[in-house]
Amino acid sequence: MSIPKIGPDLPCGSPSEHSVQRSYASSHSSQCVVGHVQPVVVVHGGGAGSISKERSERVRNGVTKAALTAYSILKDGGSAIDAVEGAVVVLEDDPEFNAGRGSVLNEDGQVEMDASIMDGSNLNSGAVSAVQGVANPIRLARLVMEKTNHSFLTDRGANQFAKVMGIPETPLEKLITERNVKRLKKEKNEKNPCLTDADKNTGTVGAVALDKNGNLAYATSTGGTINKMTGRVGDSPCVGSGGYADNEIGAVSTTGHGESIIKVNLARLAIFHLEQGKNPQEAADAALCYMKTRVKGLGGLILIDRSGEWAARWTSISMPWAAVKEEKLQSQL
Ligand SMILES: NC(=O)C[C@H](N)C(=O)O
Repeated sequence: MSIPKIGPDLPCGSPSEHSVQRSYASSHSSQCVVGHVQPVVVVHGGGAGSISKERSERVRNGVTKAALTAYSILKDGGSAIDAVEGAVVVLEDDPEFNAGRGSVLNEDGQVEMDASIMDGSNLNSGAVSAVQGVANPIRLARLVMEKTNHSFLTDRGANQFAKVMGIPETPLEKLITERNVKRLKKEKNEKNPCLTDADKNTGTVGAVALDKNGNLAYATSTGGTINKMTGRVGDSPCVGSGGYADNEIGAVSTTGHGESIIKVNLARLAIFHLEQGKNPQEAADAALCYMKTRVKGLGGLILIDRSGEWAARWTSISMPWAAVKEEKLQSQL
């Protein structure tokens, strides 16, 4: 089944659009009895422009592999936090996505990565920003959450912490892909480089999961935006913007134009709408519409509520996603 998106030109709140969304959400019911919860995972491969035919299969394979990896962790009794970390590691290792190995390059041709993770059972979170030479920033973010008294490490401190944790340094050449070298060159030659264009700043990855014990978690990881200033930090490592998870409400991971996402705290805004009684699709659309109308920002998000209802919604041209629930895999580019 294909899920309708809010096209960038559709007025937010268009009644016909919303009625389709609601009927999709209500057709997926699940129970929420602790100890008997059906595990659910949703992953995204970033708000994107149109994906070329040549890349489409690789992108679909990437998101489905990540979702299936996370689902098998959940089926084996693994936690939501293990599942979202596992999914994001798969996507960070895949050069098709703007995270880990496929990260876009900053104005100096360097890779600086941001990531965050949150455990909805206790609201603990961990984040890193502008981190270099690390293959899997999401693992480092989790270590910040579990091994320090802090929730966010940046730049030099994050790299030092990676060394202390025994994470081997990954040489820059391993993180830089030919595609991203070309993209940076193109962006630098552009007459009107437009960093606010969400469709150029694509490929961030994220996951949300609900485990058998009713725990929710999110993870988000990115190389940020092409040709960004050195030291620029986006929304992805910022809890409330790049994601949020609370067992009592839901879990969200976002993608899109970071500076817009930060302004509206997109993830927490979607969670707020869930708290107010909207279903996941309505909550996602309300948050994305607010960002679009209020600050002209485009993006997307994946969301699971505490009963396992989920939604994948976007205002960018596309947002590859995959989800598994009740053994059924769904995906869309
Ligand atoms: N593609 C993205 O989602 C980019 C990311 N949100 C950032 O602005 O850093």
